[in-house]
Amino acid sequence: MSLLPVAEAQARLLALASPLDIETVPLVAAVGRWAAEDILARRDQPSHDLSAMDGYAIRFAERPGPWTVIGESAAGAGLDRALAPGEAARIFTGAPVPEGADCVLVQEEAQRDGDRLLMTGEGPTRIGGNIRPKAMDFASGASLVAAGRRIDARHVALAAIGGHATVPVHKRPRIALISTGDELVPLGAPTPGATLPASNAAMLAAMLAGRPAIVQDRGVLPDDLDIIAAGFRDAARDADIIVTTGGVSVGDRDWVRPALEQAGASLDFWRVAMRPGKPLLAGRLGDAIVLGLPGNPVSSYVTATLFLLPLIARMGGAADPLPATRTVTLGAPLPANGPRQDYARARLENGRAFAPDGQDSAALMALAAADGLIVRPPHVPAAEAGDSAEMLIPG
Ligand SMILES: Nc1nc2c(c(=O)[nH]1)N[C@H]1C(S)=C(S)[C@@H](COP(=O)(O)OP(=O)(O)OC[C@H]3O[C@@H](n4cnc5c(N)ncnc54)[C@H](O)[C@@H]3O)O[C@H]1N2
Ligand code: MOO
Repeated sequence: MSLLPVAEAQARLLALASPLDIETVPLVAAVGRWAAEDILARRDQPSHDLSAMDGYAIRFAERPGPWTVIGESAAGAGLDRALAPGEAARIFTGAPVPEGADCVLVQEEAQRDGDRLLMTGEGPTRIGGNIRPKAMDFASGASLVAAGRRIDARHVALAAIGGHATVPVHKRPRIALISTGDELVPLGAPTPGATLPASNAAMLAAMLAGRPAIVQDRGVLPDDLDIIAAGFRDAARDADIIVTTGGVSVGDRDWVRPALEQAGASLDFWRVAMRPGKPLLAGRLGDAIVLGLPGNPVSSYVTATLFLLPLIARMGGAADPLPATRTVTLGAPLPANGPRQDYARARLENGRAFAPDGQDSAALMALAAADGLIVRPPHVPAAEAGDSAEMLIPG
């Protein structure tokens, strides 16, 4: 089987999935999820012409006064009648502008003596001055948050002021994490011989924290075909996505692919033209999508960034599930690239990107020090300092 280009592999994985069922949740619980439908305004904002300042509602043509102050308009209330010629109303920020007034005189530019009011400063410069007109922000029926948009605090504010307390979103996928490898021990346990802590599942759970996913860590399975196959069958009963790490390469003890076959899964692709992450595998077992990530910790991180997070976004109804890149300027030369798309761990210093030597897919120190990944397509020639490159900055 030849290596699949990254974009093709991503497209094939996303095509295996579709957005999950819709549920309605309180606005704040929707943060980090994607609107399942267009969220339409249920009211005009503002609902009336409102004062933008504390001062007096007046008629522009009557400047500089004098006016007779006949009452007060406070936020949420208003004045009980229209202003007649020569009349003004005390008004506060956010209060409805009374009928008959067409601008607001700020109180710093006014002199008040009992109910008599005079303009002393320059005053409003135009009709409508210091007034926020009705529906200035949006009118009832306007689309506040488009379906497929990721909801953040700004959208919560917008939907809330538009009259919503809840929002429709797609259900969160249930994700089963399975680590494979005889050499792995639980976090914090002694590491006799050449054993090591099973860090990948913790890293993946951390990547999913704060994202719309229900994560279940199913622990470490030994390098045993039957046990891994049984683990797959078991996980497929209640997971939307099964993520394995390790055992997906070509070694005699790499059982993930044969175990999937034994469990009755259909393999969609195996081996992608990327570095790190080449042995990535995707398939389907019953209703679950299976993603086999390579065991090398950096390979696991990069493939989770490029495949697992977009898959979650796709199931969550994201309009644009793939991670964005941005153009950066290289601070140092990079060698010509080979046949695999490269994701070089890189730091940003004074706006320039540096990818140090030592890009080993087991080197977590370099990953942890990086600001992002410089993406280099297959076969690009050597690059100089000052050249542009695309960089993926995980969010
Ligand atoms: N002859 C070939 N050998 C390898 C190839 C190849 O094409 N031909 N591909 C290499 C590439 S690229 C990668 S990436 C690795 C991935 O192999 P596996 O996915 O089978 O991973 P393992 O062999 O099980 O483990 C690799 C490495 O990572 C450590 N590991 C595994 N799981 C964890 C975990 N949960 N937490 C922390 N560390 C973990 C494991 O101990 C190994 O050191 O294959 C190359 N080989
Ligand atoms: O491609 Mo592997 O992912 O070298 O590390």
